[in-house]
Amino acid sequence: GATWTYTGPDGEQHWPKQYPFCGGIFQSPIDLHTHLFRYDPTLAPVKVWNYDLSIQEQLSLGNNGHSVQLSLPPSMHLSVGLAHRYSAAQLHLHWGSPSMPAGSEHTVNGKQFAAEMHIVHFNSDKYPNVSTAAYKSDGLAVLGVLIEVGKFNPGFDLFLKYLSSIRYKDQKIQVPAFNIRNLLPARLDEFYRYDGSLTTPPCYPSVLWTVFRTPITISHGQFQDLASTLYSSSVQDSILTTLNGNYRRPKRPDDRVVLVSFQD
Ligand SMILES: NS(=O)(=O)c1cc(-c2ccccc2)cc(-c2ccccc2)c1
Ligand SMILES: [Zn+2]
Repeated sequence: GATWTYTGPDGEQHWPKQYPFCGGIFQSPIDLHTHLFRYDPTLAPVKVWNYDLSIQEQLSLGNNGHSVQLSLPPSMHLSVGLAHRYSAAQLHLHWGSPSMPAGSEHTVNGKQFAAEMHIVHFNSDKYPNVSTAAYKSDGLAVLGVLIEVGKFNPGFDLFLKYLSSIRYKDQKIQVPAFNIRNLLPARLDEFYRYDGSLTTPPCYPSVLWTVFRTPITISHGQFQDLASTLYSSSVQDSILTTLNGNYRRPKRPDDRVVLVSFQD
């Protein structure tokens, strides 16, 4: 497909020319700020099923030139307290740069976090796979986990330690599966919920976003590994470009409300 980047001539302000939805409505991310919030007592805690993958399973870990992506089996699924089952497809990350450890996509009252993890699920009651679901208004449910620099995170290390094997675009390896629940914050009952889009081209407005209130932490060293190991260039490229700063800036909320599951 066409090339798109986060800065320069193919940067996000140019995305709508090749990907019209990127200039459309219900775009993500947004700044999750207090006066958009509406407390919704009916928001049920997010329940994750079969996240405790067996070490016998193997997952594909790849560098797609825009992020590091871990494939996930559809046996993992969500019930977001809604009518449909959402099965897992992949998880990936967005992060800042070694000198600027601020690279989350969603911000909270203007605060940007060091990084953000997205676990992409698709409505498997209605659609056969994630690609078909991606452009349907009820197609996707993405879990967003905000990431701060702090205590070392053993869960994250289970895939961060392989980054040096996928330095270049389109490289991928098989890694032993692990308990994906360990990548989530302790509390799954406190979250922001709103209707939005893919944060990368083609920006389909097809995502039910659930961003957990509590950030998780990774250590400074883990952040530096994430922000300095990968290239967006392929192995044959003569110029090596480090892959970082891969986050879209917050978009206008338009007249959207952010439902929150907590009152404080
Ligand atoms: N940021 S996101 O969660 O909205 C998202 C990012 C990317 C993405 C794409 C390229 C490079 C890196 C990240 C792909 C998807 C996706 C969702 C459903 C089906 C297919 C793709 C979703
Ligand atoms: Zn993402």
